[in-house]
Amino acid sequence: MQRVQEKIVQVVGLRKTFGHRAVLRDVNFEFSAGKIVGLVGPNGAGKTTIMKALLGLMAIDSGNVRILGQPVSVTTHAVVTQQVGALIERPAIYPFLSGWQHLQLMTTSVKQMTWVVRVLQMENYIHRPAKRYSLGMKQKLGIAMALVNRPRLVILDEPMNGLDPQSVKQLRHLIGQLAGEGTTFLISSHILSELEKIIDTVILIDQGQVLLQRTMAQFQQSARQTLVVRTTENVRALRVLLQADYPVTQQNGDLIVSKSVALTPLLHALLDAHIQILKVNQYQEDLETVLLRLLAERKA
Ligand SMILES: Nc1ncnc2c1ncn2[C@@H]1O[C@H](COP(=O)(O)OP(=O)(O)OP(=O)(O)O)[C@@H](O)[C@H]1O
Repeated sequence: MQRVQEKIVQVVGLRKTFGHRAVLRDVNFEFSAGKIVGLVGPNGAGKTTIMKALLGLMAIDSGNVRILGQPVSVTTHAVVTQQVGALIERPAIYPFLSGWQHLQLMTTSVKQMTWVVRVLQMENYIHRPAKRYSLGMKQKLGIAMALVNRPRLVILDEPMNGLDPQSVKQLRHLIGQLAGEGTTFLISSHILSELEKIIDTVILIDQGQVLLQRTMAQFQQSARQTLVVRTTENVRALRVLLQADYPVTQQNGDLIVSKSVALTPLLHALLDAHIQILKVNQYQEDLETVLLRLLAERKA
């Protein structure tokens, strides 16, 4: 018998208003354990509000949230304290405590503290008072506090904020490694080029609603291909390709074919017309381009 994949997060009919402003409007999504899920969307879309509701940090108007099948609300959050690690907005940091003392607030396991300090390469400053930390060091401490207990679910709101490129890379490796060992991640970020390197599922939020939830594999299938061709005779090449019904335009000395087409017949059409080809590049839309296109299509 096939094992049913465990749903680690289930959100049904989530609504939240601040005053008269509906900030979450019937939000529904769920995902299974072991996934790395990206929560993306424009500023003010409702991502942080969703994360706070998931953690039982904020009262909601209606709907329900379950983590590992257990309900979560502002009054019921045992599963959150036992199974979830989170960094929402900025880490709460006491200026006169060291990084190490912050970790001691989270766990009594020296082994786990040593592990997290090592994997996030915080050895040089972990015993200094946190008031002397830079923005990036504080951010790493916040991430360390979210991870130190090795929770089943980790919720990170803009974790790359303030991190240098090397730290971003380290964090990416660490997330991948922990996910391989079964940890589930829900990560919001505006740095889509980074996010797309690690996530396997994307949830797009716009105006307090889930616009779409897709796996990255589904995304890649729907991403448009663009072909860029340069020849010695672009004007004639353009005519040849248009005559052969290719959707082609000319831009900055290149011919742009903005649809997935088979490469070989297109090149044959040019070679048969004795046109010399200087370069051919194939591009696939990245996550950012696809999401911006989807958001623009929605507004149109
Ligand atoms: N405590 C609050 N009181 C009133 N309005 C709020 C409160 N918290 C959030 N909002 C509003 O709710 C909306 C969603 O905010 P939220 O922080 O969830 O967005 P977000 O998607 O995380 O945005 P960003 O990408 O800018 O972080 C925004 O319009 C925000 O102004």
